Amino acid sequence: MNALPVAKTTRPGNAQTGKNVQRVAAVIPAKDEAERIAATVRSARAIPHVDLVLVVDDGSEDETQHVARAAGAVVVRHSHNRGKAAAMETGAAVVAMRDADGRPPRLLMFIDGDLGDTAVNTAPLVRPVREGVADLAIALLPKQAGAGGRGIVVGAARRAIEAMTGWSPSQPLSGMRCLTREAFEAATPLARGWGVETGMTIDLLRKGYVAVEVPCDLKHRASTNDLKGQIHRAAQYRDVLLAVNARKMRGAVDAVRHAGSNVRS
Ligand SMILES: O=c1ccn([C@@H]2O[C@H](COP(=O)(O)OP(=O)(O)O[C@H]3O[C@H](CO)[C@@H](O)[C@H](O)[C@H]3O)[C@@H](O)[C@H]2O)c(=O)[nH]1
Ligand SMILES: O=C(O)[C@H](O)COP(=O)(O)O
Repeated sequence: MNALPVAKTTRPGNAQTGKNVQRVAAVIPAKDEAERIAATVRSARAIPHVDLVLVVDDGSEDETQHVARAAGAVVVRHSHNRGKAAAMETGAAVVAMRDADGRPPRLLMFIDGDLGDTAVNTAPLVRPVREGVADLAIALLPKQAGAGGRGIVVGAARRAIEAMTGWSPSQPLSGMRCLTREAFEAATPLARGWGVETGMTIDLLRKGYVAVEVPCDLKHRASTNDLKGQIHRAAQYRDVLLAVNARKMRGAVDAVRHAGSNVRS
């Protein structure tokens, strides 16, 4: 990649050697992923620069935590299900505890638990962030076999992001994302549940952080068109709207405050 650095995050220094080497933590939120988590963990361990693979078991009722640990992940667990965004926040907090003083904080690479052997193909997300071309790199997935979506949730998220930031992402819900610690902190508190990606993209772009979409050859368990799939999409739609509305409201409150301070000054 020859693009010039444009990211907002302060870089740890040009010479990425010795203590300045920018390491990466793979954070995997996982709810009932016992079937796929071992392959996902093993594959994530092979991503260049990743030296920590952390699985956040979000209150699974299956063997996810044990399988993940046996595959070589560090595992923490929510005793009850709190949703994907909460699992991401827990994961980032645990990584921060393991970041070493005097070294740049690790980049955070969020990976879904159902990617299996394809998790390693998130590797292209690291480079633009490591090289300061972007603060946030989002995976663009190829068309998934058996996917039953009609683009309703995706379209709503895309239009909201575009209206609020001017950027129209191809895959606004994509959860495979690599970002700097500074950008992650700027995006907290995260929007709840399935609104997390939409909220994060809006918040970061509005604060001047730079996002890119990068094609990655990933395969996940796409949601189907049966009742279970429809219920899942309804929950996604609800969470995306909640995230967007909260941000619209915040924007309106900020505008009123700003107008008030202009009147006073
Ligand atoms: O309560 C939950 C539910 C899910 N997960 C995990 O979150 C990830 C994504 O969940 P999945 O069921 O695979 O959702 P998808 O419908 O495939 O989600 C798509 O859309 C979501 C936003 O709606 C994004 O978060 C995902 O990255 C994107 O793949 C998986 O690792 C899950 O195990 C949790 O940690 N807690
Ligand atoms: O299957 C999907 O891509 C998501 O669940 C979103 O659903 P949608 O295609 O109806 O937007």
